[in-house]
Amino acid sequence: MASTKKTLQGLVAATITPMTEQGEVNYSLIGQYVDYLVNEQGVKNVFVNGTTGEGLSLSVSERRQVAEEWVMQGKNKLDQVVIHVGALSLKESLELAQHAAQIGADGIAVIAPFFFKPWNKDILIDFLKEVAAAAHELPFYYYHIPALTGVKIRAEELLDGIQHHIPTFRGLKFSDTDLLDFGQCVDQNRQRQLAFLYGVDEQLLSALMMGATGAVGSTYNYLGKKTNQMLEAFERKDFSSALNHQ
Ligand SMILES: CC(=O)N[C@@H]([C@@H](O)[C@H](O)[C@H](O)CO)[C@@H](O)CC(=O)C(=O)O
Repeated sequence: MASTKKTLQGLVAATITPMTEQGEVNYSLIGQYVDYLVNEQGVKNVFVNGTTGEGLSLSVSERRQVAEEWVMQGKNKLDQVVIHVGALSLKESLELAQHAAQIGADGIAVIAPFFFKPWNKDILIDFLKEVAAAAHELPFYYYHIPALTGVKIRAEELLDGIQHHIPTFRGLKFSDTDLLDFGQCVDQNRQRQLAFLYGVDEQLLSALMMGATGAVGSTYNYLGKKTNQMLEAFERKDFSSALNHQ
């Protein structure tokens, strides 16, 4: 059973992976990083080992250790730690998903495989559902980033009936400028209490208009406070002020 934890919403920082000058992961900075996000930026959710964190350029062992450090350092400080476990190898994805569950992460996310690409929705779902099942106690998010994966299957098409195949499906991280596709995803899944997390920070305000429930992005590492002001302005329908913050 996927955790009944509250829906992922608000700002989620797509974390960078701190490195030493010698090119090794600097795990020792992650504790300070957590405090900085919470205290200086007002951001209490993180998306680890994604694009910004260069997860796909790290070894599996580094990815595991980075994930462990975020979960451990974020305990009682962060609301949610979501680990990106996408990989070209299904086996690696399964390993990372199981590991995320073991260490007590709050969710996993997966991008489409991007070298041997799924050429239709069913093939993509077959990949995603195996990974989701490897961490069946965790909420599962699909990470849609077609400009980088080259997988152009529309998110709206993918979401149609997805919970039938992936009962732990809890939402979408949508890193694309196609707001028609995004809006259709929101519109067609209104009853399902899913998270619709937008990933093009520069046009978040437009995505909020289309029904985004939150955002995952790199800029929330340093513009979290400012973007939270935009979310607050949007919430109170002060669109002119929201636009100023965008
Ligand atoms: C292509 C890319 O890196 N997009 C970023 C955005 O936050 C992006 O950096 C921002 O909109 C600035 O261009 C995120 O969508 C990626 C992300 O959330 C991640 O690191 O997984």
